[in-house]
Amino acid sequence: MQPHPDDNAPTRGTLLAAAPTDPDAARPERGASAISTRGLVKSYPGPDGTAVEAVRGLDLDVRQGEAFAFLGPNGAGKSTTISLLCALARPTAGRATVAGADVLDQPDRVRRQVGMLSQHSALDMDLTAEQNLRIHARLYGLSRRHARRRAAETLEAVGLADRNHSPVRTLSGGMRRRLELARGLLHEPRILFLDEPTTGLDPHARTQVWQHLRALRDRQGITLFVTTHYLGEAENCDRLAIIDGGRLVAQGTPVALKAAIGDDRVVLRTGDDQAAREVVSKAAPPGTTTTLDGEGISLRLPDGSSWIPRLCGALMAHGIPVHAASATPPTLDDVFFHHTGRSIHGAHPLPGAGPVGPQSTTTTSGEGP
Ligand SMILES: Nc1ncnc2c1ncn2[C@@H]1O[C@H](COP(=O)(O)OP(=O)(O)OP(=O)(O)O)[C@@H](O)[C@H]1O
Repeated sequence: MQPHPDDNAPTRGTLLAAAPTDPDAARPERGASAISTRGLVKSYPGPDGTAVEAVRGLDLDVRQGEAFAFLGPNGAGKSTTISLLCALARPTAGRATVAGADVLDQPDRVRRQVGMLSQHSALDMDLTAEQNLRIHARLYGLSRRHARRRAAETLEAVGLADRNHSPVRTLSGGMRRRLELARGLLHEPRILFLDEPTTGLDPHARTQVWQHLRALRDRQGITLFVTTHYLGEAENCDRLAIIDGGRLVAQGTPVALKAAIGDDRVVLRTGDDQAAREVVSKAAPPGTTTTLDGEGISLRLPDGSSWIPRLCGALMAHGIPVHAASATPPTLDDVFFHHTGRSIHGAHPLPGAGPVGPQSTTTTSGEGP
């Protein structure tokens, strides 16, 4: 890791510090500020002399010991933000403090406090798990003894102690990801940045990666700053932020962000959705918007499940068969849609991959007369 990488090419490799520990740094209190940005801006030179504003005036606050999810569509500015916060790229404007150090004035100190797990693997497939870690630790300044000790400790922390002598090519995808996590932990960072740490893994491997991440947070108070396309994972974080077009459009706990959306989403599939829409519009409270799409008729109502019998009754009274009816409390996808105008799944098609977290849906179905 070079201390001053090319500003216009954010480094996506795993970040390790030039020195294993920061003598200036006392262990921070859980709940103290881990990341704080004000008006953070990053512009890149674009085509024909224009500028690409990847990050536009970000005000972000993350507390020590939090698991913080950072969501956004492709090209929203997530990786650029991580590069700025890891002092791998210089902000065009604004300030950012990471683990108590200023990214502009104290970039080396920032780099000593953060670890990074990028989207791209840089493991040597022919070396063993332990050799990978020891070489990496030695490359970045740990003594031989310290490197051996940290390799053993971090392998233990990610549940790979029994695979220490296995060549990387013999490890599963999930194990390799955990090995990369171990590598990001070698220098005992306070804050771990993880850029899509579970993309491409099967649900079991994703769950395992998260078990180890949570253990790191719970036992060592490490702050986790995670980009993910899996809303079930974001759901399990303490707080999350949504970035779109370089701007922060929402920030809060999953519960608060969903509560801010308000009403449940009621969806009805009938034998004649066009006619049913008129009936439903009349039966619903005045001013309720109904939409008709491939899913059927949908509308937002408070306590949606209590409305289903009433709406179905009205439809059946008009001789319209009801094939299915569901009421769903606001989901993080609704939150994402509300703030970005698109579904995260549409933004990131993930064939065959579902979220790890629970989905809460009430469904009633039945045939009409
Ligand atoms: N080195 C660069 N030079 C010019 N433009 C860049 C550079 N890096 C990123 N960008 C642009 O900045 C914007 C934000 O990119 P960034 O990679 O931060 O988004 P992202 O949210 O991480 O996307 P993804 O989810 O696809 O990884 C995009 O328009 C991208 O094309």
